Amino acid sequence: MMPFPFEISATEGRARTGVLKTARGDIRTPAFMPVGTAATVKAMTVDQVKATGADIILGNTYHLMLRPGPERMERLGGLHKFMGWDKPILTDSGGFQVMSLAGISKVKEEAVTFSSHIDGSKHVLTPERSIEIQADRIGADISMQLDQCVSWPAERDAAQKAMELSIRWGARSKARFGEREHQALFGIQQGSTFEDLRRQSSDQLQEIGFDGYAIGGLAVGEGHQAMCEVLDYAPEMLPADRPRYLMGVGKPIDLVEAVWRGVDMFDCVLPTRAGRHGQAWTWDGPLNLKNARFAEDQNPLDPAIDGPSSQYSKAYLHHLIRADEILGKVLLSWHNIAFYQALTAAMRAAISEGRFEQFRRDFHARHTSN
Ligand SMILES: CNc1nc2cc(C(N)=O)ccc2[nH]1
Repeated sequence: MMPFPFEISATEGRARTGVLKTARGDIRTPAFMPVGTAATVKAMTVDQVKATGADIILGNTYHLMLRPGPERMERLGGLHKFMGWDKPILTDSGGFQVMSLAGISKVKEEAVTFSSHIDGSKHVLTPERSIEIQADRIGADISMQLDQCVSWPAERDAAQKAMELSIRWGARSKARFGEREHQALFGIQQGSTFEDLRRQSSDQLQEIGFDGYAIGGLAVGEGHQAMCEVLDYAPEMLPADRPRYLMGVGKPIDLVEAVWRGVDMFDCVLPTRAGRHGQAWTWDGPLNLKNARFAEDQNPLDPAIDGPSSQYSKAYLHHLIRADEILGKVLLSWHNIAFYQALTAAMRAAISEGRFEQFRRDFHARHTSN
């Protein structure tokens, strides 16, 4: 029995809007998950994250298993209690960050071994250990299978081997997870840019059976166009009645184009990471507030975005970022997360009202003009 009902309330072409009902609350889709890497959405309190309208956040297993550590996290009551976030949390498996952040790492059939980027300590991550950490120690509402994501561009042989290993690890992840009433497990489609490999991956994931399905292996340097070419076929290889989650994506224009092609859930560090460095997203496109042109601009960033940044001038935000003030990082992180939530809310409304095609055209015209 599926633990989390997914109710699609409207569709327009391949786009869908609905609700994923979890034990800790409803997730309105299309949904953007702010990234809370080390038990915090950087520079924001949980109340500020809630105020943006976020229904769910992402936690990174790689970071949390190194610090504070899985067993300590459990002794402290799990991640929700630890950080004071009582809504849903999705955790990734740790696999992607082992490959992108850790020191020397080795991928074998049995496990991934790596050394911590913090103190060089040695660690082993198996599909079973990843599920134990996510579901039993951290207490994630949604856990991700352990998989292997190849970098781009990938040789077909390497992509096939990684996709096949990810299927075997998916089966092991599912076996360890078992059947749970109040937690869910998502599988991850791999296959790089090879349509037949993604088809094989999707078919074999469905034979194993998951509560939701992620599209992995993208946002690894292929660029917007190549990503859209994969999304022209990849989402619809996955079950229509379960959530489809595109990992690590992306810029606002990426979200619009992926929703157009049938994706329901997203996560990306961009709004918070770029925010800390002065980039702000608005309905009229991105602005870099370090730019001298804002030094005396008394207008607010984007009056349409609800949040503290609309009470301050661009000149003040420019000053804060130039001075590397903490408040500048806080205000722009908050603004950008609020913008991503406003974007997904606007897409949900547009799909519900049958005007998403027009929304997409208007967004391109307005957002990519400058
Ligand atoms: C930031 N780009 C990104 N691509 C990703 C791919 C995966 C994956 N498991 O294939 C996970 C996280 C990812 N983040």
